[in-house]
Amino acid sequence: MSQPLGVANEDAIKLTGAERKAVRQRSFRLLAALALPQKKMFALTVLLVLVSNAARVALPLLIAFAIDSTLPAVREGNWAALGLTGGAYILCAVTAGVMLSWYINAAARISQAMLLDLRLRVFRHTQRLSLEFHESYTSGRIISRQTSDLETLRELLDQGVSELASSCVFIVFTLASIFMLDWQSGIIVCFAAIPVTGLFYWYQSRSEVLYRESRVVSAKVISTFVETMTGIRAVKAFRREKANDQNYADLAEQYRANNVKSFNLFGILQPGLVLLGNLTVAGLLAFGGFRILDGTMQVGVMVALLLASKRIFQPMDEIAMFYSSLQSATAALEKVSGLLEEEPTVKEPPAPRSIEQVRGELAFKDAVFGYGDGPVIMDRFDLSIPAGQTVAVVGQTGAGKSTLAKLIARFYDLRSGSLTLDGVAIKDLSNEQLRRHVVMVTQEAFLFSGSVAENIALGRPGASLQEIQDAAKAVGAHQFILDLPDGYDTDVNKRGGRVSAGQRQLISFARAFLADPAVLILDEATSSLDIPSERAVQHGLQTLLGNRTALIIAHRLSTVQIADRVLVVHGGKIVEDGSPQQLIADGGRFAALHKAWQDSLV
Ligand SMILES: Nc1ncnc2c1ncn2[C@@H]1O[C@H](COP(=O)(O)OP(=O)(O)OP(=O)(O)O)[C@@H](O)[C@H]1O
Repeated sequence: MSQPLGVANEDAIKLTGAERKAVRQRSFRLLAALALPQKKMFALTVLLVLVSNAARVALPLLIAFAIDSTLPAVREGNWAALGLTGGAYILCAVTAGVMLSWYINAAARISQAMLLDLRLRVFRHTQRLSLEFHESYTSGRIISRQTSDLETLRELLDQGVSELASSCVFIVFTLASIFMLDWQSGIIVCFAAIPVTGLFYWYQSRSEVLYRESRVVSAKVISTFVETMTGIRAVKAFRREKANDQNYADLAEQYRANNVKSFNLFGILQPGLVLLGNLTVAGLLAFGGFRILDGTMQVGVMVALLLASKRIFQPMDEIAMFYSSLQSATAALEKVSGLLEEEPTVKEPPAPRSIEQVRGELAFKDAVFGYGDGPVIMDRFDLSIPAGQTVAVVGQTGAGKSTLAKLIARFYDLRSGSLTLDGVAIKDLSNEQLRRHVVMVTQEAFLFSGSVAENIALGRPGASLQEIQDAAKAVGAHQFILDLPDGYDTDVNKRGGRVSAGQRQLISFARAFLADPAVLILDEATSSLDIPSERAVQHGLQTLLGNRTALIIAHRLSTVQIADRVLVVHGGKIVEDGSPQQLIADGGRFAALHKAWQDSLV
């Protein structure tokens, strides 16, 4: 099998033959995987649709029988046949109605179950994908996959499928009834299938590209909206409103124009089918008229034929609608299946190793790393951190400090060389072990919506309130939490809106303290805190560090001072390594940085 495309060609509107085939196949595989668990329900709906339509199709046949056979019998005083035919008519009508209602119910269950399955798959899968993927695939796009694309599929599954199945069965049955009434008229109706197929083919080839474009543009509209609103502070700070308005208006206009084109296309398909239907009925009428004059066809048969042939074209409307939703849903399925085809780049080992008692010794040996296919950021990197050491990493922006931290947290894997924890390669540890022993506290100190207590408990799910409070006390967060409106039950709202930056950091320290990892990685916030907050955070930090191994990307002099060791990183290499005092005495880069810091404090 060729390399999966994933989301690589997501923005392409015209695909090559091979790409189109691959994309179709993966969409079909996904649909089949979603449908498989519903096979029993499918069998039931097929049965219901068959019975309901057989009953519906029997109605014109009963009318023909009543006119041509039972009415002459009534003239001779025999009412029984008419009574029986009337009873059969009522029975068929009731059966058709009841079965149709059951069928609609069963079809809705199938479509809702498939959608639920797909929704959960998309969520779980995107969450599982590595950071590398999320850094290039914007959240706006994921939102568009999860909302607009799934919505398009919902429309198809909700209405489309039930109507299609019912319509197709109805057409087949009606056609069979026409053949039963008069085979020559049946052949005339079959001939009408040729231009109908041609029309559908014409519609499909044009709408496929349009609907694909619609998905691409719709994703852009959504991601532009999401990006603008997520970055609303920057938008306001840089007065981007006007430029954004224009950009959004252009995309929205593109979306509108695309939708109009799709409607126009459908506006040809639907009347085209009606026209073909009317021409067929006219053909049958002319043919039947001559046959009646000849005496080779009875009037009752002619009436039934006209009824049936008009009805055979009725579901064409629904089929056309279905076809349009199918085209739209296929384009959506192409995108969703592409997302689901992506594989995490950082994989859990098939046979994970575990460490009995983690000490927290870290070692890089001959490590080579670069992001994706990009340039090498770390070349043959060596570093050994003994258990329990506090290491401050400093260096100018872009030096590779965060990269070092992210590698230890295994957000990325090395290209070559090794990174070990207590002698075991971290890529051989299970995710669960790694997350328990290595915890990263990021700069943004992200708080999820929920209470303060819940946010701290993320460090160790299932922790008691006492343990949560002890952790908060240890890092000096207890008092301010008690001062919040509902104490530990205060809802931190979106991104911790109700707490200050320093408080947010303290909450994230409490979370890490509760997690009690052997290795702590801390990307210290650059935002300058006021002196009391800075003191509180420093104090919290010192307790948090305790005697675990810690790697701190230090932005504050005060933090560097509490470190046992300082690493100066430059161009992905360690250029200075020693205790803070030693490096100051050596008079290198760190000494210069230290001097600049000290001067800035004066
Ligand atoms: N996700 C990424 N994809 C590609 N390149 C990246 C990515 N993240 C960082 N880089 C590149 O890797 C190099 C090191 O970046 P890194 O973020 O580690 O620097 P840093 O020292 O932490 O900088 P800062 O102090 O500004 O955060 C830079 O050249 C940067 O452009």
